[in-house]
Amino acid sequence: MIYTVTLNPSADYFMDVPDFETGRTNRAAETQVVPGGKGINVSRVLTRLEVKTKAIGFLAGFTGTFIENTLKEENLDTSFVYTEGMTRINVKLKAGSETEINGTGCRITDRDQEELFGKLGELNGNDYLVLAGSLPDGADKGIYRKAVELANRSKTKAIVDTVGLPLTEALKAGPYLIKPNEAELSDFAGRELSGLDDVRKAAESAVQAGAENVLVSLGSRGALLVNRNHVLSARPPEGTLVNSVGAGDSMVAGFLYGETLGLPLKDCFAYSVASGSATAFSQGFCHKEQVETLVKRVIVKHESGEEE
Ligand SMILES: Nc1ncnc2c1ncn2[C@@H]1O[C@H](COP(=O)(O)OP(=O)(O)OP(=O)(O)O)[C@@H](O)[C@H]1O
Ligand SMILES: O=P(O)(O)OC[C@@]1(O)O[C@H](CO)[C@@H](O)[C@@H]1O
Repeated sequence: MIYTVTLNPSADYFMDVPDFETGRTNRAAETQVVPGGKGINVSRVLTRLEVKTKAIGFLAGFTGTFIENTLKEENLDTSFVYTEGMTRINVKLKAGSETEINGTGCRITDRDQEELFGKLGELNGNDYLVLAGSLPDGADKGIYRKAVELANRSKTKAIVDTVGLPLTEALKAGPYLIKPNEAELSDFAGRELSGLDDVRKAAESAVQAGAENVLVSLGSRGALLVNRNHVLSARPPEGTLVNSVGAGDSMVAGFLYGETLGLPLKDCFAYSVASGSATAFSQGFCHKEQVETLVKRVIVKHESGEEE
């Protein structure tokens, strides 16, 4: 089973505003509200890839109810802790380029966090635990580190996709995989990253800091996978960008899909990039057939230059 934890879910409000201008009233050409949050997105893509998953996290208010009901309609298995307040609304504005405005979440208490950890009590060695996204107000900055420690005790592989202090704390516990994008890796390294070589060096420092695998997503430039033994790069398939929201989460799901099939690391990596690109080329999230088609067009290379 792949458990995903989304501490700060969102109702993602997509607005297509072709002639957007600041300082005036704009009218959207199209709008859509969908359940969001990084772990939830991972569970959604895993469900489409026919992998068993359960989405865990905090929800509150009418947006929380909307999220849970919609996920049930999508056949997602869920187990949320309900808290005070209201789950946030994140605005995803498409106006030529994509702009995201993420709201503040609801405030959680120590008791809420204890209840959430109670849901993680049944992990075993065949499970994966995905910890993804920002922390809501009131959350312990070491909450992902504690969750990784819990996972390690039962030999569950922990995946962390977050930034800042929660990430540096989580690294201390030695997660199986982290998935920063270039900006997040630059934040971790504390410097601007210029070029692929620099990205590789920063990823290697994340390995030194405790990550077993570092999967760096690089948008249309593909991705890099770094661990103690390998540096792999992947060129994504060509296609038209429709929506990049959730492309990074789809990568995590694609990687785990490969793992559940028992594939070698480079093939998990290829599935990861194919799933990210399939979502980037879609309105919404990728589907299994698309991923299976695109994976054949992903080119994985060892740093030595040898092609897979
Ligand atoms: N324009 C594109 N063409 C092809 N593939 C793309 C494109 N944009 C994204 N991808 C694929 O999706 C993956 C993830 O993209 P990106 O680096 O934008 O993730 P991210 O910033 O973590 O996204 P998010 O946080 O919104 O989920 C890339 O590694 C690549 O495989
Ligand atoms: O504010 P966070 O938790 O970092 O990111 C939240 C978010 O931007 O991530 C997902 C895409 O990856 C969206 O569904 C959601 O709105």
